Amino acid sequence: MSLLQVKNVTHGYGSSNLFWQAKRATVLDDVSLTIEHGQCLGLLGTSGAGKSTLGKVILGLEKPQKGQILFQGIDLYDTNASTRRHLRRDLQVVFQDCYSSVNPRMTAEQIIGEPLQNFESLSPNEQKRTIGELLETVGLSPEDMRKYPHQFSGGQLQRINIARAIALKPKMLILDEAVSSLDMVTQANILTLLKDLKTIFGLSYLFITHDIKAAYTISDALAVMEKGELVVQCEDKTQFLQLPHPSVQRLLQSILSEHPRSRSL
Ligand SMILES: Nc1ncnc2c1ncn2[C@@H]1O[C@H](COP(=O)(O)OP(=O)(O)OP(=O)(O)O)[C@@H](O)[C@H]1O
Repeated sequence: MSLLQVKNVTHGYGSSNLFWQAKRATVLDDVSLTIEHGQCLGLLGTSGAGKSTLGKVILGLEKPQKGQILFQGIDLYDTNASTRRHLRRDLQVVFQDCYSSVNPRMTAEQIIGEPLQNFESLSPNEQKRTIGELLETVGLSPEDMRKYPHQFSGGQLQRINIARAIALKPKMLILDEAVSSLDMVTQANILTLLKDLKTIFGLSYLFITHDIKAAYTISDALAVMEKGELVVQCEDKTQFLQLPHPSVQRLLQSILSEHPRSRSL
């Protein structure tokens, strides 16, 4: 059984009033995709294509007008609250803006400790030890737990966000432009960390991005969204580059025009 199945999801924002509902613009149009255990699917597309909306629908934050989200075989929107809560701990998220993702008045220990406090019953000592281990796992030091967000660089703070996301040992992370605001070197380091975590913990990722290079680096499979529709889905990223589909060609063209001398990924 696939870890995640998105089945024929259609969604639009706006009023729940039936008259206005009929008028609301479609942001997701009959989108279907699957992610297997341990697989990273890179979801590409230009701004406004509907990628983040799909992420929100998968996370249970935006109920789709039509379709199903099956996570570990269970329909997220058609199950009881306790099963949903149980499933949600296996499905975590890291957003682009590492600063607004954390409370500036909380220490790293409190930030990473939040999901542990909500879902686990650890003693204070066990919790501290777990947080120290998580900090080491993401390449920081246990001493960093006393620091506040403003005492970290953007890359370090994104590592804190990743530590919080993996604290409950989830099965899948939604990475929504998670490296997009970082400089090239930091971006490469975080991508290496994410690849390592995927191998160590057998994690699956939905890697949402407009950056084909980043997507190609980390993903096993690649897909492209355009105007709410999933227009390409390719299980093998090496074959993706050969696809004659115009949206793939446009993505490749965007790299060539950015770096005219670099003709490969
Ligand atoms: N909360 C909202 N209310 C109304 N419209 C929204 C909302 N969130 C997104 N939209 C609209 O839905 C469409 C898809 O947005 P979405 O953020 O999902 O696209 P995206 O592919 O992730 O783009 P980006 O990379 O710019 O975030 C856009 O037209 C956007 O304006």
